[in-house]
Amino acid sequence: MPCCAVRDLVKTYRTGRGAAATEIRANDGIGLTVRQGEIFGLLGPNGAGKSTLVRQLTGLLRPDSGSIELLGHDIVRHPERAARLLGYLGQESTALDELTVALAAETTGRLRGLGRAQARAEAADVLTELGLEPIAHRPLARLSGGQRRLACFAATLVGERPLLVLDEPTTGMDPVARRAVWTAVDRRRAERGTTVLLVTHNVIEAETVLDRVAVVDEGRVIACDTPGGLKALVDGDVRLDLVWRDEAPLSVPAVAELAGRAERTGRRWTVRTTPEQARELVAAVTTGPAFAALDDFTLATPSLEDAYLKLGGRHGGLAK
Ligand SMILES: Nc1ncnc2c1ncn2[C@@H]1O[C@H](COP(=O)(O)OP(=O)(O)OP(=O)(O)O)[C@@H](O)[C@H]1O
Repeated sequence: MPCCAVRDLVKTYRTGRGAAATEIRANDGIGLTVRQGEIFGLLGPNGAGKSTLVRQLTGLLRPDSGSIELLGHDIVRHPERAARLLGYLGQESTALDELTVALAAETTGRLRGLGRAQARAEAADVLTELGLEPIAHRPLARLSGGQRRLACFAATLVGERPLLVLDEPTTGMDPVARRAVWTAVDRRRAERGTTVLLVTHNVIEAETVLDRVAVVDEGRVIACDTPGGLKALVDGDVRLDLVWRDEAPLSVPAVAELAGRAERTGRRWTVRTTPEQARELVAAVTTGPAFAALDDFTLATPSLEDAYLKLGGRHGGLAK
């Protein structure tokens, strides 16, 4: 039995009234299956429909049509069952904001049916695990963004659930906190077979932690595979990044030719091309006036972002 099976899910938002009324089809026939014990990612640009999908999985939002099964339970018919099956970390901070970190974690355990002593003990263990003891007695509302996010993640782990649904869990976190999150996730998977559904548009994170990824764009799953499988779509290509000190030296013919097809982000130019052509380009820009104007360059194998672009994704749609 899969942990989570979604079929033909459609969700339309209606905003405005009368002539100003508009419809946004945020989920346009989404289908996916998440296996037990898997770390499964939803990757896609802003507005792709990822949060809409997970809010339906958690029973907080009712689909227009389609089905959602979590561990054999029909969540469209019984949305109230979702809370017993999954721990959800949404994008917004919670109603627990006025509580201290320790009390927020303990209260979550109590809300999930643990006795007082057990909730307190589990909360204490999770805070230790995530290095939150030094701020355990400070209110969530008075923490930094990254600290609050980590504290909310800690609360999500108390009163263990077989499925964790994490909507951009590491946003705003420093590298130490990020590592603590992924270690905690990995430990639960290894020790308890916990399944994790992770929403992200951070491609670097997605590549390192996920077993499989569904790429979501405009309310649809446009691909679903392992990160390696997705990258095989662009196998053979390489990515050349050039960073200019100031203006690019357009008097150099190779640079002028590149100007038309490079993707530009400030002083950085990115070109996806064959290894042979990349070698010629590197030779052209590492001599003479081009080299004098060059601040840095890198030649890399394809990333998940390259695969996403090949699938028809939009440039700049994913965070780096
Ligand atoms: N409550 C709402 N009312 C109207 N439109 C909404 C509502 N929530 C989301 N939308 C729209 O639905 C689409 C999908 O939004 P959603 O939040 O699911 O995207 P997302 O992939 O989670 O984006 P992000 O990466 O920015 O979190 C967007 O066009 C968004 O503007």
